[in-house]
Amino acid sequence: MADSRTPDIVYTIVDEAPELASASLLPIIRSFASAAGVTIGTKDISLAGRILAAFPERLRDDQRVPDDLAELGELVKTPRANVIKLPNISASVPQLNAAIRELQAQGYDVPDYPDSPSTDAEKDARARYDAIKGSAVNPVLREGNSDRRAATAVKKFAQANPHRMGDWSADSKTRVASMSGGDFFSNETSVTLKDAATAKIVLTTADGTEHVLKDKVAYPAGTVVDATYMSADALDAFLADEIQRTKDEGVLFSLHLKATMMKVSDPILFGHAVRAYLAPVFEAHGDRLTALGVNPNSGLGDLMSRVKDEPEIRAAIDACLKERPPLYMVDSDRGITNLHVPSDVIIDASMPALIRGGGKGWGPDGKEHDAVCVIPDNSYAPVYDAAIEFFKANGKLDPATAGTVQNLGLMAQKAEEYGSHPTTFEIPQDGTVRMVLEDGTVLHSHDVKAGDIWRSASARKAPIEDWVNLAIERQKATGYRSIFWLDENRAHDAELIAYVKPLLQAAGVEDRFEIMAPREATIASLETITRGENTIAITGNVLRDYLTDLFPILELATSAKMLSIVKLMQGGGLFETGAGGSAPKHVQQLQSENHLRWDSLGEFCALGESLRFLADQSGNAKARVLGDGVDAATQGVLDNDRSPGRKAGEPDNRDSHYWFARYWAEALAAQTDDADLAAHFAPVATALADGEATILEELHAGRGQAVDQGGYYHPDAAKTASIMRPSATLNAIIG
Ligand SMILES: NC(=O)C1=CN([C@@H]2O[C@H](COP(=O)(O)OP(=O)(O)OC[C@H]3O[C@@H](n4cnc5c(N)ncnc54)[C@H](OP(=O)(O)O)[C@@H]3O)[C@@H](O)[C@H]2O)C=CC1
Ligand SMILES: O=C(O)CCC(=O)C(=O)O
Ligand SMILES: [Mg+2]
Repeated sequence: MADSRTPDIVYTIVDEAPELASASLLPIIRSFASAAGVTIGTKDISLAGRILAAFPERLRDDQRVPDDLAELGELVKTPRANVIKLPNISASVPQLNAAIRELQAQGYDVPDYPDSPSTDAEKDARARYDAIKGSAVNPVLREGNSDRRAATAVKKFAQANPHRMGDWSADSKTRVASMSGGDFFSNETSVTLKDAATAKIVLTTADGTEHVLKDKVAYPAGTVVDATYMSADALDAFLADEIQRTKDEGVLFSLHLKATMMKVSDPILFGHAVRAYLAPVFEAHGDRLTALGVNPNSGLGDLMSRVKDEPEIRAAIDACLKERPPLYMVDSDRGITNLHVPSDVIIDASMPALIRGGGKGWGPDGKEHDAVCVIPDNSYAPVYDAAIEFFKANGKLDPATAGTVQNLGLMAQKAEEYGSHPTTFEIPQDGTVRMVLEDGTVLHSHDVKAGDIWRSASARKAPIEDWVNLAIERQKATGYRSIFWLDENRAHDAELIAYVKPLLQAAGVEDRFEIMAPREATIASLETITRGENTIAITGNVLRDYLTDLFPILELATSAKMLSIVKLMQGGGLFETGAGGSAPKHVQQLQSENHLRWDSLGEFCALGESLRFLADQSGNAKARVLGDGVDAATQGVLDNDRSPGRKAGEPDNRDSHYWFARYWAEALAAQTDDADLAAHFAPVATALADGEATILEELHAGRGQAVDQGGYYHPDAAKTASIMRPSATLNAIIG
């Protein structure tokens, strides 16, 4: 439930592992903050919360919840915003269906997700669910550009305690496969609008009929507007070819997309791959599969559940899986393949995990193998291709000596591809798509065929300027090698370069920056950090996402430990907790063995920043003392190795929160800036130290056994609290 008055800091209620962690950590934060008069409110941006908020008229009064995401979306446009944002699920259709089923079983009368809506009621439900689907939270809250880097203490810890990296061998067969043409990259056109304008997107078919795909798309002056398309024929030919080549090379076949953030285009690309891999099955049984409601975009998992009573089709699938190259597995123990669920392989996390592992993926035999990594579009695939070739040539990175790659990402106001969903279309008939302004100017024109995916993306002037200024600021603060990852031969990037160069010149700093295409920038950055030096990658939105997993996973083993600051353009602050996601595998482990390996370091880093931001915002000096105490506690967790272990039997997330609370209390008791806070926390620190043995024993009771939260997407709060807060002694001290 949302708090009734505006709190100093808003902490988000989310899903999966981070929400489990919050059940333990948030009471500690609230208790400590209250000593400084700092209030912490919550807003529910979980998948289940967003579904319930979308259908108030179907729910009983006591079941209704406010639209917290909409409220937060307004808050971030104000200078008083101070939000700690944890990762939430960006749902694929199979996840959305599972969440809906769970809520229905709990007695909430939310409608089914209509696969093929025909009635008005179904079309309405579909429109509401489509707004919830995919990455529907982050774009709403990110009213600022992104500054992600490892805090100095975190980077130093990683260098002193290097994680294990898989070995790369020069003859590894692992490679990236991308299209040689016909993709978004090669078809892109881009213009910068001189004046504010409104556009419509029209498909003209062979008989001259005009179909308006979208009307009244408004842009302010200075917006960079791109358009491009992916040819379905070229994609299918490429996939068929790569499946055969992978088979010949004797390695795993894997597909890496971002079906969550690219929620319109990438599920379609995923569906093409499912269809291509199972081509013999679709050829022989296509009509029956259609009759069973199979949609390849939902993946092999959904398909298998629909053909469970069709032995002939199941046999054809088994034969196909034997005949085709072995699939890269998400979970080989449970038979979950790369093509099962579109949200199971998310490129930003999946490619770095494979690269960190020496180019290996898990096969159906439960063993590691080299893999072909299919990334159809060429816009950003060269980053992974270059990284893989770099490690084949030079061997793995050494985290003990490697420098760091920080990131400044153009993200505000739905910048670039991640904001392109309302203007992305699967083309229904052959024809020409034109983007036309009100005065008749044709901005873009592409000849397309049925099945092609056409999209327009845009980036506004104010966010672009803010991003360049942030880059100038960070370069000045660090002196690091600073590279704009922009390709002068790519249409969109050329328009951005036309912004960047004059801004750098006007500031007299053009000699401090380089501009390089993604492939060259990857190589230059890897060379730089291999020498132990640091660099700032100044990138667009997609590379922001990709690089803030890639480099942290290589340097720190995880992107969860990143500092992730969004300086909101209206003056507020959004503090994201790391750069990683909601770690579904961690929930499975908690449920089966009551061990939560989630590391809350990202929450700790965000909390420290948020408290200091509050001090600047409100003049509450105690908030700064609290924030500095958080940093000392974070340092304590690192220095004393109090982060969670991976395996049941080792200390977990709950243990790490006990230590965090203790180090925080000790730091507050020891500081001399605020005597009241020191006096308040001295007995808390003593009680936490005296209670150590009892608290740890209570925290460990029941570890190793299965636990039930009473739900996955909409768990029971009391059950979750009893699992995550099992120490009566700790709870009493926290109060
Ligand atoms: N900001 C946001 O809101 C984001 C949301 N997401 C969402 O998260 C979900 C999962 O995405 P996925 O691509 O699997 O990526 P995740 O980052 O959630 O998971 C990949 C792996 O990273 C490791 N990891 C991530 N966070 C932590 C942590 N705090 N402590 C320890 N290890 C961690 C885990 O490795 P191991 O299993 O080896 O322990 C995990 O399995 C999706 O629904 C996605 O949409 C994804 C990214 C950002
Ligand atoms: O919004 C999402 O789905 C994921 C966001 C993400 O991966 C990121 O910002 O790093
Ligand atoms: Mg990401």
